[in-house]
Amino acid sequence: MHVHIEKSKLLGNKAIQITGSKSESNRALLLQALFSNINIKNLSNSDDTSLMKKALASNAELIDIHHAGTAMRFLTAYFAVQENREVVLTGSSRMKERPIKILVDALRALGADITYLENNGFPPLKIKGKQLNNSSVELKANVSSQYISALLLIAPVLENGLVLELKGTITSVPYIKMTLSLLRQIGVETSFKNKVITIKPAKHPTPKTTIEVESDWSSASYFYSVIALSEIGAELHLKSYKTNSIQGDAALAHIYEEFGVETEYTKNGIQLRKTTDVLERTNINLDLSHAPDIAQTIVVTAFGLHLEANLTGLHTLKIKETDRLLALQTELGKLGADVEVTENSLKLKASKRIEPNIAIATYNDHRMAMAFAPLALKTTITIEDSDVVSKSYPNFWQDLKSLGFNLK
Ligand SMILES: O=C(O)C1=C[C@@H](OP(=O)(O)O)[C@@H](O)[C@H](O)C1
Ligand SMILES: C=C(OP(=O)(O)O)C(=O)O
Repeated sequence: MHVHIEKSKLLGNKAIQITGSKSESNRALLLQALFSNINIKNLSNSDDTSLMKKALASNAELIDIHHAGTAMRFLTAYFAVQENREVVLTGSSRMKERPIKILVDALRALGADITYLENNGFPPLKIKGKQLNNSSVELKANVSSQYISALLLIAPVLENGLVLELKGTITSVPYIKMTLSLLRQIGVETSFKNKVITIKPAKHPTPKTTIEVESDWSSASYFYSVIALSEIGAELHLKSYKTNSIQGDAALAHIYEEFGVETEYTKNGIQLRKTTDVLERTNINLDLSHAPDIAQTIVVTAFGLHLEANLTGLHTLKIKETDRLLALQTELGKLGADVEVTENSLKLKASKRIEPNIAIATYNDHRMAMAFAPLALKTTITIEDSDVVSKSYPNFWQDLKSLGFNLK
């Protein structure tokens, strides 16, 4: 299915309820499976969270988590500690290209029994659950923080807890801190000092805890882009956001000031307001190693506003749902942009115009579809395979339509 969007205009002051954070939801589900005394509120309705929930409830020998990276990594650790259970964990063809060796090596060092069924270092995996007897391990921290979060999530049920020594530059740090914060919420003792993370064992943490999932900040980025690409005075309310977020992508509130968008925290959310026009000679210079998921949104916003952008810290983008650096270069190129990419950076030159009536390919990547859609405020555009959005945000197109986007 493709979505064709005629050049659109934002309707007056509106409100949207975005689904719960998929990162928080998938952590909360895993913790709930380990410690049954956990309630979850505002769980994400994303495919990745449904897949995680289904996998945790299943007794099957073969579990397929499709494109869900967090589910693949977190469940590898989870099944490694499920004694007397043997599972084959697999995913989509893209998942079979997303590396998992660093996590598997660390789990093996702790005592896990995991074998590769196709290519060394990649899913599918055969996991024979057992008690893990070691309690300290080191791992490379510059490839994906999901390996680290996976280990931290199972750490409280290890006999002696876990001491994790992180090597090299640590990437996507806020996601590690999110995991630690959720562990602390359920009463687990944690510390993170000088690249060493310590988790104390806790067989039965607190009597009863409710984890209230905040709405998804990465999904909010598309509406930041909508407001940035609108005229001064444009406003939008996003519900269920808080000032003390545990999601790193809450950095959007600060980042989008550069695009003339102001964020006001209200009682139950955020009010976005376009307050200033951005001068075309503005350069957007950002290191996104702590917020990789909003890179696509930011580049497209900058392009829509005819700005130059220099983004660094993008080394993880090549191993996500698609090679996001290549996908951005190709699709922005169709719209007339001049984009240079390296292994870890992207440079967008300021462009004078936006080519109309272009069909944007999405490469099985939800964020390609959602990042490009706001450009319909500037020109007519088609988004191919638009149902990819369900990976994180199934209601995206309905919500966009409710704002006045002219979807066909
Ligand atoms: O732990 C998480 O919930 C996530 C961590 C990040 O991955 P990396 O650490 O691989 O960059 C992020 O891109 C992903 O969408 C979600
Ligand atoms: C990278 C992402 O997800 P995952 O790694 O969990 O597949 C994402 O949602 O942008």
